[in-house]
Amino acid sequence: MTSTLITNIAELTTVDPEQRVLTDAAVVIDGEQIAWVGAASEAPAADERVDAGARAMLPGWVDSHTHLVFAGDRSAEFEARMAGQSYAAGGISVTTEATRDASDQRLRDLLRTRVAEAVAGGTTFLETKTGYGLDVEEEARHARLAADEVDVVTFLGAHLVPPGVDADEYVQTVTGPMLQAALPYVQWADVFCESGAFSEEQSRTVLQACAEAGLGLRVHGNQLGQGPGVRLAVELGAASVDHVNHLSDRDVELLADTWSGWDSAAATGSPGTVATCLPACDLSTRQPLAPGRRLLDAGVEIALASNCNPGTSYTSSMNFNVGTAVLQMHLSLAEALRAATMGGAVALRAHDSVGSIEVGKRADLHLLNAPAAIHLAYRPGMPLTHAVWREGQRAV
Ligand SMILES: N=CN[C@@H](CCC(=O)O)C(=O)O
Ligand SMILES: [Zn+2]
Repeated sequence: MTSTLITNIAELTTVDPEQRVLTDAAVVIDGEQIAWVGAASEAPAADERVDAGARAMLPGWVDSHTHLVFAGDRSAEFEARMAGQSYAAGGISVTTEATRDASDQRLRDLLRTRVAEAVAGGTTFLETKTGYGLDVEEEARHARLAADEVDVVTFLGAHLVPPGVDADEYVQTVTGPMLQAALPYVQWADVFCESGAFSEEQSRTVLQACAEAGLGLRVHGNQLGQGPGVRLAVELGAASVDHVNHLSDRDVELLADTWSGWDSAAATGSPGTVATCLPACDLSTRQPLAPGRRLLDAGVEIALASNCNPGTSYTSSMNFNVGTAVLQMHLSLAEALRAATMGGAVALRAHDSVGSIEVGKRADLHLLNAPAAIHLAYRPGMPLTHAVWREGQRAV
């Protein structure tokens, strides 16, 4: 196994239990893992040596919410929205039509391109969902293709009731043959619990069936208005509830209560329901930005994710989401960095292996073309990803 010393790191944000930000630092990678972290002057020798050029290093982004298995785009829908139309769940079926027409090879190529784009922007651990198939065969096909390309796959058969199909019959399909067909390829289940998609009762039925099948749970909730999503996620012990744009005080309290057995700094104990904020999506749908500041102040662990999909957020740029969280959601830089690394890792229950720069963790590293990470917000939109290591391999 080859070891690599990366030295001359101007600023190293570790997201470790002490939340250390080291200056003039170094990291040693051994195979796929981080073997050493500390002052450059004390670094051990290694087989290879990389000069970071006095740049800033962070853990690779953990993008815990994407929908990358799709064909076509919805730029006309987006343009109409910018002219004043509202977002509605029904647009999902436009993507379903385009995706059903795409061959395996075409979808695989699209997926690989999207994963490569995400990695080129500093993402090193990636979740993606099914949800544009909406029949048994297609949902299973999307799950199978996704499982080959990303770290974690979520079954989202309950994304939309396909036009012309009876909702109760569709829920039976999702909880029966569709779930069984997707099961070999997925670790998580999700449901779009929103008006125009699935009701509280339908969502509960889907999530309970998926939990019984051994899947972890997540929920798309409270995106377009106040609703039952957060309540349901907490009731069923979901690992995350995503979107969270419209929250009552009670929703925030319910989420906060799930974190009573958790040591946030150390990322140990019993994790609760992460509130995943999706700022690029909020801007693209003209929804109020998720109240990340309010959630953090209440003691809720939050994640920042890209929600890359053709309907509401056609970007996988975590740099953009982090910059926006600082500029517009009033998160400190440290809070935003944590939410986009450890926060996503906790949402995916992968925090023992990714989300921070610590000895023994996966060597997922993001070197910025800047001397300090605050440049992500200070220089928004600039190409700030200089180099990326994913599982110890130089990816960018
Ligand atoms: N909100 C539900 N699902 C996706 C959007 C799907 C679409 O409109 O294509 C989301 O997370 O925003
Ligand atoms: Zn989504």
